[in-house]
Amino acid sequence: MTAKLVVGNWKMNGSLASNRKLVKGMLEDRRINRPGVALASPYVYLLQLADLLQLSPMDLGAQDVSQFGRDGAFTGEVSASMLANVGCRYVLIGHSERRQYLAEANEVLSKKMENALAARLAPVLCVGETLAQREAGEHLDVIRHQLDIVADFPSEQVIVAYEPVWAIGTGKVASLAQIAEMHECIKATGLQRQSGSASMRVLYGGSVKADNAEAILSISSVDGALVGGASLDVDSFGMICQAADKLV
Ligand SMILES: O=C[C@H](O)COP(=O)(O)O
Repeated sequence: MTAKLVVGNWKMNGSLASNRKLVKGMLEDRRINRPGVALASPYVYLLQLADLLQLSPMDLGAQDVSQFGRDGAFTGEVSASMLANVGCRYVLIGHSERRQYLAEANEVLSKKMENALAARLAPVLCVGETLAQREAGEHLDVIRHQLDIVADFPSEQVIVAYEPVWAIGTGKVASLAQIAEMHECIKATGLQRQSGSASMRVLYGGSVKADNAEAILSISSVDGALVGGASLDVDSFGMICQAADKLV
């Protein structure tokens, strides 16, 4: 069985001092300091983390990437090649918070996916429905629409993170049945639309914690976890990483 990937998304959190303390704790924790674990920090801390992780098998990730595919007059943007240059392996694309606050949609996200793959980064396309869409029974159609852009890319190169918006930061984790249904929908949609011999890897995100990680990661269609709040605490993140490692 392929190892379950665990990505810690720090979101807009951190400082040089607190990052040093947090990453030092992670490096000293054998549950975390191993292959198959990645940290996605704000852009400004990527070089610091690259330095702190230089002797570690942990990977570096970014939380976004520019839609523009070449360097130049794009003030404030960060290109995929720049992320690769500082040592990123993964890049989150289309996180629901960016869809909500910055109106990111498929056209721009497809460009970001293309740029990430061109720079040999592994894109993690975030998809998920709102509570209103779920209550209206629209959740499967919403996800299928968000997955329209994966048709352009081979399944082996794309990772998807299913993150029900109503479970992010709320403590209201999706039920195991809901997670299984959505992951199977995502994998089936990918197989219908993509080239490639295998289905996409699909991570779950949305209030993954130490006390629910093993049950969630035990679902066969869950290939890992995208962890927000709990990735800012060494022991919580360590428990999640340990749960993922046990299931290999
Ligand atoms: O990227 C992470 C997801 O937004 C989940 O965040 P959370 O674990 O704080 O609910």
